Amino acid sequence: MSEVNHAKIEEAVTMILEAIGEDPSREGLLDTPKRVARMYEEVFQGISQDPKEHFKTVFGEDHEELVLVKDIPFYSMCEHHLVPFFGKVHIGYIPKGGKVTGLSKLARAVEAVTRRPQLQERITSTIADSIVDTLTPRGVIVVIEAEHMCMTMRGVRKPGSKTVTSAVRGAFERSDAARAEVLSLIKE
Ligand SMILES: Nc1nc2c(ncn2[C@@H]2O[C@H](COP(=O)(O)OP(=O)(O)OP(=O)(O)O)[C@@H](O)[C@H]2O)c(=O)[nH]1
Ligand SMILES: [Zn+2]
Repeated sequence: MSEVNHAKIEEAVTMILEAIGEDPSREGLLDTPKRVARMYEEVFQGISQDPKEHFKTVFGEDHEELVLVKDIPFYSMCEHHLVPFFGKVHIGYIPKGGKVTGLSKLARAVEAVTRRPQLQERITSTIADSIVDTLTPRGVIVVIEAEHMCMTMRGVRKPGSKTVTSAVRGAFERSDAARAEVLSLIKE
């Protein structure tokens, strides 16, 4: 279950509030350290999870054509600033040897990989590699579109800018047509 040390987070949040010149004992902030600890437990629950676990659910279905689950929403925390980045994940794969996983398992793997301090590139490649390792499909393509709050509310301050990353494995590496099919389906 939870590996999160609530007492330590509460102590740290109290110290941060003091350090920014706030008064942690004023009414509105009294329960804030506890709330932040509960929030971190929730948003970082992926740290203790292995995305591959979800792909153990396999149906012996003889479908060797594209399966695409698009627009899976995600929220993660950038590991440089610990502020959110969020957007959509699109996952396509071409099964081989009857190894088809449950559609919801793709979204569960997204949760496991995003609910931790992360980089968008690492989320993209970890999802692709987890599918390759467990389902050994003909090909996998993962595309992520995200907005990074460390680029919008602070720093360079470029609201509306989007970062798009992709990871392609197997058939999608070799075939322009296979990639183009997925990219056009994502845009629809
Ligand atoms: N490649 C990559 N970079 C990211 C991601 N999330 C945040 N970053 C970047 O991480 C970089 C950290 O840069 P630093 O120069 O160490 O930190 P900083 O001084 O706060 O940088 P600025 O954001 O430019 O103010 C920034 O350019 C962020 O935009 C991500 O998912 N992938
Ligand atoms: Zn950042």
